[in-house]
Amino acid sequence: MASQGPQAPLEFGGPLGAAALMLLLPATTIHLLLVARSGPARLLGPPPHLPGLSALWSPPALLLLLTWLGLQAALYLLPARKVTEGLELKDKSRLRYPINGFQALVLTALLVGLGLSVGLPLGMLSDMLLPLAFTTTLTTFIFSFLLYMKAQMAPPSGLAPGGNSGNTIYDFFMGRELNPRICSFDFKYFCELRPGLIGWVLINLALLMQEAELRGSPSLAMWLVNGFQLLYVGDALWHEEAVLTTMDITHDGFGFMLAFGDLVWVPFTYSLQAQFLLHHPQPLGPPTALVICLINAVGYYIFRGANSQKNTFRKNPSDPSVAGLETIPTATGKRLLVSGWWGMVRHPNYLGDLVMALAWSLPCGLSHLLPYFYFLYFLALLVHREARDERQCLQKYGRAWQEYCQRVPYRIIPYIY
Ligand SMILES: NC(=O)C1=CN([C@@H]2O[C@H](COP(=O)(O)OP(=O)(O)OC[C@H]3O[C@@H](n4cnc5c(N)ncnc54)[C@H](OP(=O)(O)O)[C@@H]3O)[C@@H](O)[C@H]2O)C=CC1
Ligand SMILES: CC(C)CCC[C@@H](C)[C@H]1CC=C2C3=C(CC[C@@]21C)[C@@]1(C)CC[C@H](O)C(C)(C)[C@@H]1CC3
Repeated sequence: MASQGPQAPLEFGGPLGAAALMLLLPATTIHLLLVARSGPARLLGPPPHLPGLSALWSPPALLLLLTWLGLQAALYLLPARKVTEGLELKDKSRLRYPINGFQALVLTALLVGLGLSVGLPLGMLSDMLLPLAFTTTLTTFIFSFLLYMKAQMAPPSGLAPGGNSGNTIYDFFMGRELNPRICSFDFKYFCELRPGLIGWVLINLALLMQEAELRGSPSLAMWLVNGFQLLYVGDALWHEEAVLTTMDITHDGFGFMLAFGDLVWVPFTYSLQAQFLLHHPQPLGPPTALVICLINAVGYYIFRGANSQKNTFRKNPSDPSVAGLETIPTATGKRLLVSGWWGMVRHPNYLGDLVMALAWSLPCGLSHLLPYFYFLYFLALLVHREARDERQCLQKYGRAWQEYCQRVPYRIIPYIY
């Protein structure tokens, strides 16, 4: 039996907050899917109708979901161009991870292309989003329960610091085990980057094809949203190794929050702009499109520059591209960057990500708030995430972190926040 981990402060309002989120997040997903296809598309208004069970539950949706998860799991198990080690764990060991996410994306694209050439009706996927999201949510509850049970057998060193409070609801939500695995199959790493992220671009593509079927050709706005988000997903899979140093992999347990986030929230709500555009076509001229492309390019430049600079520095501080940067030594032996991107604000990568989020919504025009949902949610997520990270860094680096905060006073947006 696993023993309780060290007591960490409860997040998200403790058990009550966790219980509320487990109801609220699935309800919000269904609400967004319903509202996006409704005429008024009002983010804050009531949904046009409440769907009955027959609209939510469909065996073909379950079959499609299981086929998709099976395909992505098979692609994960294919030989990888590289196998890399994660950060050192509490018991001083390191786990090994296959780096073949981009390969999975390309192979999925080839399979979908092959399917389309023999008449696969991909556009029909856009009509199945509601039952698919509902089925995936139910599957996620079952999956999280199995993860919770599996954690009972994990050694204490395999437990996450935050998900072992002793309260069942809270721990189910946060996730007890840090890296649940069966043999070499790592469930958290798999879910973080494969079925949800690749599923997101596939849903976008289905919406684009459905728009082409309805209106003769996809709109410029739909092309932009598809292009920007494909770039984001392609980038994440190309730099797959970098995910191993994110808070989700190194700190958070794998429970309902991440499982739902990865498998339901990402594909079904991150594709909201494309869903909105299918039902509410927006005129977009080439000059405006060009400005929006520039905004996305600036956001991507900051996001990629900041993430790559930190990853290179953490992997090899004497790499010529980062060796000249100013740093602060810490008691742990690690150093903190105080010049370059990380001297501008304390989370330059969040800033770039937010600028991109804005560029993804702008093709949908300014008439509705709904397509800006991602930007608003993401702003809240990153402000909360930034506060969590600051707490952890203060604990890790103490005075060195305080000095960093003095020298780089702004968190995400220069001179504002
Ligand atoms: N699209 C989406 O839904 C989401 C996207 N993201 C994106 O994921 C990416 C990763 O984000 P996230 O995992 O939150 O955190 P970060 O990549 O920002 O990593 C934070 C860690 O970086 C290290 N660090 C902080 N400051 C410095 C410094 N000055 N010098 C060197 N190292 C430093 C610290 O770890 P240590 O010192 O231990 O290395 C800190 O814990 C971001 O680009 C974010 O925008 C995140 C969440 C959701
Ligand atoms: C459901 C809740 C409201 C919150 C769930 C949060 C999750 C959706 C996000 C937590 C961290 C994420 C990351 C990415 C996707 C969203 C989640 C899972 C990420 C894979 C997106 C692509 C980026 O390039 C990245 C840096 C690899 C991201 C890592 C964090």
